[in-house]
Amino acid sequence: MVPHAPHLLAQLTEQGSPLILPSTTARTPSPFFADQQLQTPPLSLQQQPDRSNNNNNNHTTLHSPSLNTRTDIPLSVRCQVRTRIPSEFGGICYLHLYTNTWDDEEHLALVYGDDVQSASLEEFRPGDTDRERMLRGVKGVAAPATPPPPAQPSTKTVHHVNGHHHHHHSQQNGHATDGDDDDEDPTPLSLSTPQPPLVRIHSCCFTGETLRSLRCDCAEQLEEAMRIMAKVNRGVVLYLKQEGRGIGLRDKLRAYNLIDLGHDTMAANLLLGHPPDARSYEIASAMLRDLGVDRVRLLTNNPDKMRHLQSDGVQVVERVPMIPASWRKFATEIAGVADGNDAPVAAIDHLSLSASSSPSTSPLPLPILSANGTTTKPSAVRPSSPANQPSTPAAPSWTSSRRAATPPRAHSPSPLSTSSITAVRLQDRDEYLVTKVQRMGHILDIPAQLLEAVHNNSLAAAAAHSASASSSPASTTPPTDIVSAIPSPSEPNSK
Ligand SMILES: Nc1nc2c(ncn2[C@@H]2O[C@H](COP(=O)(O)OP(=O)(O)OP(=O)(O)O)[C@@H](O)[C@H]2O)c(=O)[nH]1
Repeated sequence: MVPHAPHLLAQLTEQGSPLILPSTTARTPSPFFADQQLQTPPLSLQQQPDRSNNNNNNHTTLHSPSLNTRTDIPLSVRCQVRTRIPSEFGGICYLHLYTNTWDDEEHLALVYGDDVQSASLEEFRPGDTDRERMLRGVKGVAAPATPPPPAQPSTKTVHHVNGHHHHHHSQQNGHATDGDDDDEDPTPLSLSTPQPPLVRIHSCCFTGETLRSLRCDCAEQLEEAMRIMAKVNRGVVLYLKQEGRGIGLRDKLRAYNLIDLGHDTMAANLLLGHPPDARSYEIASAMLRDLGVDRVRLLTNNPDKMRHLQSDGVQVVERVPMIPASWRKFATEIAGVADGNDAPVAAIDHLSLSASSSPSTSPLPLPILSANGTTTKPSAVRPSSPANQPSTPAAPSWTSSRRAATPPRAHSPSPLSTSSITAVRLQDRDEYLVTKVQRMGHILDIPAQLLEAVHNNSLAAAAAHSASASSSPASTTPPTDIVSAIPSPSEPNSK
């Protein structure tokens, strides 16, 4: 049962949508540190943050098979290995693999640049040898075979503030903060560095990253983050094993089947008995602290992530937006097509202006929006020639199982003009992104063309539903107002 939305679920089930219980997966407790004893305790978050003011986040991790969190014990993270990964996205990153006391997942950090390093990786462990430290990926393993004496100067300290272990470097902005003038061993987190590093918190997505699914934009976001950080050779991508916004792969796939019946991603999660977003970020915050990063420039459109980090004591000094590649390209692609220039394939596919070259990425045909507001079946379009854009009204048969989107919410107007394009097809990924913006408070402008397509899609689906409802009262088609039964999340607090 979703703790924060029982009334919504009641509404949904009253309207004929069965509440589907989440699949449960028995997990064995984390074998955290079973193989070794700590010489010093790892960095910890010893208190659960109070998020009582966060309407969007009163989730429980109990629903999540991928987060077998054990909140009765303090959260500790430990970097077990670090290695160099040259990537085709550019540059070299250092992949850090973490274990923790809360779940049995191996969460990852991709670190660009030399100014960030893991305290728990570097610290000496019982029985540490040069070989062990080399295998672990400790930098410059000219380390003594025995742990250094306690008096040896350290560039980093861990101390406990308000129930949290905080990890600090000895200097900030070139000035020593602890009165220790010993600069013989300058900390790698160069405190002459003007800005906190870019950080991306990414949740894994098997379908997007491995299968290159077009239902979401996860892969492109990961790649984009890696490209940006490689370019400036600085930054951290945290790669968290919380598939499907924390509900696990199995239920994410079940959610997809609900989406194909006409629900949006948020309603699908609720119908499966999950919160809209079941993720948590305490482990991410602890990993950042272990890396010595307590101020970040966060690459995200998701205000939830900012709130979570802040409440865990990681200061988000700036939000850097992630514009979906397919949306970012709108202007140039439209211009390219209009001018008859070579437009990127993806552009042509996205805009359905090319000849029938683009296979449908949806199990069902999606509506094509014409400039005059009419819709038609995609197969009827002669995309290579905008002059041939069809104007026949939509037949209801293909819309009957598409969802009825909520009316578009006003967003800052796109600089693009709809006059430059005559038709836009709403694809699976667009619907996913629009849902994130309209239903889940993500901070992103929807291109005007897509907004119009969403609106028309909504109208067409509503018409189709009422037609099918009058002809077949026992229809299993989800009610068109099911999405509107779920209130919109609070307005994004744009920065
Ligand atoms: N439940 C559910 N999860 C999905 C669906 N599509 C993608 N996901 C998951 O959503 C997550 C996307 O997370 P992120 O990459 O952190 O992006 P985000 O939370 O949208 O926020 P940004 O930081 O703005 O990108 C991944 O774990 C995907 O597996 C879906 O339809 N349903």
